[in-house]
Amino acid sequence: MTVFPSPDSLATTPTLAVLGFKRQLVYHLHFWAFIAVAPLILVQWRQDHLLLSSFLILFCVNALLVIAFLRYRNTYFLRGRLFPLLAAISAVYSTAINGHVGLYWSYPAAAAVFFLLPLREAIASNIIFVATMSAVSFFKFPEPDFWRITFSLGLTCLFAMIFAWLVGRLQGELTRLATTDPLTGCLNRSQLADILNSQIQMRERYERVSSLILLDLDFFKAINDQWGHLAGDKVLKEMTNRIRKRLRESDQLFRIGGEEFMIVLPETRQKDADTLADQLLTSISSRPFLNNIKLTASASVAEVSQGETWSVWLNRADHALYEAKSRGRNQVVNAMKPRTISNQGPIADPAAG
Ligand SMILES: Nc1nc2c(ncn2[C@@H]2O[C@H](COP(=O)(O)OP(=O)(O)OP(=O)(O)O)[C@@H](O)[C@H]2O)c(=O)[nH]1
Repeated sequence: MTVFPSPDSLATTPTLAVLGFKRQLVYHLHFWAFIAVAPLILVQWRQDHLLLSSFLILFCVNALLVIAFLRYRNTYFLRGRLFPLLAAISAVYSTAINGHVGLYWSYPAAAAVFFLLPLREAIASNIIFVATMSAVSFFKFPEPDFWRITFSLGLTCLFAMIFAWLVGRLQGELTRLATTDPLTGCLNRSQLADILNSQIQMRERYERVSSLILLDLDFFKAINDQWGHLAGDKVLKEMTNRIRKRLRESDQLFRIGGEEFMIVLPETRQKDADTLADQLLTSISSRPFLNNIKLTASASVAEVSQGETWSVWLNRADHALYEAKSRGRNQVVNAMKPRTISNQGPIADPAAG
């Protein structure tokens, strides 16, 4: 089920911004389709086209339900499946009984489908729609009209498909740019809360335990000072590649600060995350970067605990990383359990501001 963000608040992440855009699109298409189609119910009723009138009533009821669900529940009623179905049935049937008067409605219906359904589904349903409209036109209109209708409707679908496809690609590209760090290609902080929260939900609902690793290069400032910022950038890129080689597909790598990285490890216990963190530090310290820059890193490991928020989880890892630095760097420190850490004094919740 698609859950859209509330329209009253500004999007706080790129993903929410895209969902907000889709919400507006779905909302406006159903609203204006309702305004356009509702009067036709009466028109067709008066002409004794009761079946067509009934289809149009169903179409309008569906439009109202979609609007109401979006407004009051922030969900997409039946994922918009009824719109193309009812629009296609109404347009085909109306063309069959009313001729050109019905045909004109098939153009906006075909175009709208590309903005309401996923692209593949929209293509499949429009191929069926154009084929059915062609068949009806073949029997209903003279042959030259049949060809004109088939080509013009096909062309409308093609243009709408290209436009919807390009908008979808643009959305994907903008989301990628907004969620990743341009230097290393790692995820940036924009998704951090969402991804940690999803791991917490897995822990709460299914007892699936995740861990996170914080990893920070040691004395990176000295690298910049000695070799220059450009060399520092190359080191960061090479380090990202070394980390990636050790990760699983499901692990997620974030760059959360200049030379600080976070790795989220789904379904991984503290002990296994600790082993991985050790291996990562070895892969950093064992071989020089750019052939002659020697580096070490410090790391911390924290398994998610029952009932903690993402910020407390991250804060525990942060404390442990600080500990690794103060113990002399180039080592892994395991985060303490929440109760142990709270005995040492209150921890500020970064999410609380
Ligand atoms: N080249 C490069 N340097 C960066 C980037 N982002 C942050 N830095 C540098 O990273 C350095 C971080 O310095 P510090 O925070 O003092 O940390 P450190 O020198 O690694 O020391 P410890 O973390 O305490 O071991 C600073 O010199 C930043 O300018 C970046 O994108 N590229």
